[in-house]
Amino acid sequence: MTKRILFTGGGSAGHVSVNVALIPRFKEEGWTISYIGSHNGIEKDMIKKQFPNVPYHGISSGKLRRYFSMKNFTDPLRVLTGVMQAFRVIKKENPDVIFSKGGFVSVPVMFAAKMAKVPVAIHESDVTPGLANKLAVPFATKIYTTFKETLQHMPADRSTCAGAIIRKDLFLGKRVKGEELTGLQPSKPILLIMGGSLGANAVNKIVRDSLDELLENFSVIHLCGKGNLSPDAPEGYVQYEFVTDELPHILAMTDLVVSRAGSNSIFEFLALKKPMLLIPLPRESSRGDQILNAKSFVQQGFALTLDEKDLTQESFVTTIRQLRDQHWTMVEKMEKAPPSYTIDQMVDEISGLAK
Ligand SMILES: CC(=O)N[C@H]1[C@@H](OP(=O)(O)OP(=O)(O)OC[C@H]2O[C@@H](n3ccc(=O)[nH]c3=O)[C@H](O)[C@@H]2O)O[C@H](CO)[C@@H](O)[C@@H]1O
Repeated sequence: MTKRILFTGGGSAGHVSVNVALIPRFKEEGWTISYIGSHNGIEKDMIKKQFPNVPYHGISSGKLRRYFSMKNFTDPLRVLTGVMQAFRVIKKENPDVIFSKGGFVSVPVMFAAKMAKVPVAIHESDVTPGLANKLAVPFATKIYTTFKETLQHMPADRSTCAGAIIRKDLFLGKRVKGEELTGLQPSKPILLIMGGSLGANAVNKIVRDSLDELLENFSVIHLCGKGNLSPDAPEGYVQYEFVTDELPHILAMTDLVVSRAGSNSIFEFLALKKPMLLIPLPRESSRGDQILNAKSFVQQGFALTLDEKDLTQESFVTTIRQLRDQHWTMVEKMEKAPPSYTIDQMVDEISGLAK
């Protein structure tokens, strides 16, 4: 009989990309795969586009808001509805194991998995666990982390540091294909700007304010997030809202990166040896996880960082110059970084948990 796995995770691409990395390998091994996500989150587009044959089940879910909203009162009801919907999906799909990448949509799935007695593996990408994964830990059979530091927040007997799980195609990019796609010539180094999967207004603004100076020394590729394209596009500046199949080729031609400090992104840059300037999401609009991610990378010599509150045109351009000067030292350090689990190792681990 074929084995069955159900994936969940969503809300932002960071809560989907590990699933996207693992699904093709489970497919090759002949597993039957299904996915639970939200009705309208980014996970729906990503999974339906990349895996049209994987059944996608949308459920209701809540959200943790750091601001007042009437929805804060109705969300518990939505989570309860989500638990019932997830339970029905689990009964129908009958998975031998569930893999959760976190995000709010995964919370009802965790409760339902416990009720249905299905083993669950979860993966936490950030130094400190997000609320969804904190709630999921008591229900998890096994917990995998990206950062070693995270293990101190997790139950020792069920947790392992697996590192970042990176999709294989990111290593298969071709510089010439990137040049074809972007129309940029190799005459200047390429600076890639990535404001996280949803874009980042503060990063977008400083890049556009500093564009004249940046373009003197670099060609700039800007992944700016949905709805954030600028009508001004001088020569040497190429913008995309969000890229999928193009990303490996864009990364292959990239010399330096400016990015938020989302865990998946920064580990992808590390794996591809791209020195990075990180501008973490500030504590006012997050739990501060990106600040810790960035700190860890700076300590290991893989990155420079700038706080959003210190972001001026001058500090931005000066730090990018420093990054360019430290390029080779950083690449050397990145070459000595401890390896993460391969996709095959991770698939073996999860398979071993199946009932
Ligand atoms: C605002 C927010 O809540 N951010 C969190 C979210 O970040 P976010 O969703 O931005 O996640 P990450 O930076 O971890 O990952 C983004 C993923 O999107 C991909 N990508 C990005 C741009 C693009 O055009 N195409 C594309 O494919 C990247 O290659 C990467 O795989 O999850 C991360 C992992 O839990 C956290 O560390 C972040 O704090």
